[in-house]
Amino acid sequence: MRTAYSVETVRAAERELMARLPEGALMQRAAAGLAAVCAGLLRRRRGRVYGARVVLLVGPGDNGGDALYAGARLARRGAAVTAVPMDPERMHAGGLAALRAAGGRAAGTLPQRADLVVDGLLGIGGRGGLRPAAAALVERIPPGVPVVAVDLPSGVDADTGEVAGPAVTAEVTVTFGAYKPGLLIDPGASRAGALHLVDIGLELPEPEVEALQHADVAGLLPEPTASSDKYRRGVVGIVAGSAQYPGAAVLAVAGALRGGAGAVRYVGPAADSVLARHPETLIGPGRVQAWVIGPGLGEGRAGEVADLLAQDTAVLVDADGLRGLDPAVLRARTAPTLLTPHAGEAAALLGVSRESVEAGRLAAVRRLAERYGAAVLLKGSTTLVASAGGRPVRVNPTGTPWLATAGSGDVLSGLAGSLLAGGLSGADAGAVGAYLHGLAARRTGGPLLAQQVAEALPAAWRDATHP
Ligand SMILES: NC(=O)C1=CN([C@@H]2O[C@H](COP(=O)(O)OP(=O)(O)OC[C@H]3O[C@@H](n4cnc5c(N)ncnc54)[C@H](OP(=O)(O)O)[C@@H]3O)[C@@H](O)[C@H]2O)[C@@H](O)CC1
Ligand SMILES: Nc1ncnc2c1ncn2[C@@H]1O[C@H](COP(=O)(O)OP(=O)(O)O)[C@@H](O)[C@H]1O
Ligand SMILES: [K+]
Repeated sequence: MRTAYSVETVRAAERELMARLPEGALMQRAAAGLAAVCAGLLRRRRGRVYGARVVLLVGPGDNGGDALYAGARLARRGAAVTAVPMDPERMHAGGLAALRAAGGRAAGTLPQRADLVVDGLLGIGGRGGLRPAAAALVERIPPGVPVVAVDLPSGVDADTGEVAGPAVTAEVTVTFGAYKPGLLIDPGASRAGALHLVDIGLELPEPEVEALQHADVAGLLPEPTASSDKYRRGVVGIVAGSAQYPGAAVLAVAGALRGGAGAVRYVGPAADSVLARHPETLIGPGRVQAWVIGPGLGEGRAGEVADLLAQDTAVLVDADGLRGLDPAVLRARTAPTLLTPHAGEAAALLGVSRESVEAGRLAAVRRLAERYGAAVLLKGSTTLVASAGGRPVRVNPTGTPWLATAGSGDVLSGLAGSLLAGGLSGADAGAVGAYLHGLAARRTGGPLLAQQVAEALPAAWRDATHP
């Protein structure tokens, strides 16, 4: 599990550790880790550190201090290091002295020729959009030169991943003590590049955000045993499709058939289309361990949604099924409930604009889970899964923007419903479903069809369980 912590939590852990260590020890640990990553990058790019031109963008706080001390280490190895301050009156004094002592220099303008830029403008002390002096430096970073961000790319909000205005786009982010949520959640995540965590010895409580990895997924996936039969593996029921959208039913069933349930039951007007593509499907009402309702349902079917929510069975509600949901009904349920909106559907459920959901995805998914008393999977670039009750929000590390194609969400709802039927909790079914769905899409690559994502699910399952 990759875990991430809020600025407040990191600061508290930092204070606690600093009280037990000599002054400046943490910054030296951070700078040593940062310099090692920079040196590795320079060696890969140009064979050696000696003679490399390194530019440090230096902010007024300790983030700039880290950059200066790391710059001093690189200068001692023969790099030509130039520090460019955001504010020449406010630079970490000890760091600047160390850089000068090692042969580095400070300059008023950003050199246009460089082998590496180190972004030490702002770390966890950054607030709001970059002020003009910082924004001007970021905009002058020469194109094509790799950037290593110190702790996080300047301009990215550490707690949320929000980006207001200009921000650094890094090739690598070297972060200290703990990942920050903004490094895992878009738009911040796509600014951060490859992540490198430097352990500085912080002791941390429960995380704010967590990302599953292969081993976590393998531990959650239901695998059949010698005593399994199709009913014990779970039956998932799919209520999807309409005369207008029969394809949604076919795709939801395609996902469900590859999600580990022992059988898939379809209820709705697209039975002929479903059977033509998936002869394995059971047709018509019957007993299930979990229902999926919503994909391609069209208008006027709220009664079917209400009927399923009234049953004491796990339910996943997606797409058209999400319209007009009553929080009180959902909160009263005791069986698992999983809602899988995209940003537009989430906005309607919260009564806010789509833009505000997209700009603040972490807050939106938390609010939805609290308001509806259910697990919520918010789709889009970095899918998030929250459960009611304040557990860490799961951020999905797999996926590709190629998934933004019609019908891929239908495959996901069938898949996650199948996992629910296999006995996973709402949040686990959502997180594991999104993980496999994203892996399958990456395996498929290129301009992909939703049905290809479904077809790649067994291979994604094998990748996660037998890496
Ligand atoms: N945590 C740890 O364990 C360790 C942390 N370490 C390092 O310390 C870093 C945190 O340092 P920090 O607290 O000094 O804050 P930092 O990020 O340098 O920025 C604050 C300065 O920026 C300014 N400023 C703010 N917003 C701005 C904006 N939008 N646009 C422009 N300017 C803005 C703000 O100005 P002010 O508001 O005061 O005028 C203030 O001067 C952390 O990220 C890590 O790198 C490691 O060394 C050791 C272990
Ligand atoms: N920019 C993006 N990057 C990564 N994944 C995305 C992006 N946009 C959409 N997706 C994923 O694609 C799928 C689209 O689902 P959805 O919006 O319900 O589409 P549909 O209703 O056509 O099936 C979701 O899994 C979502 O997370
Ligand atoms: K930075």
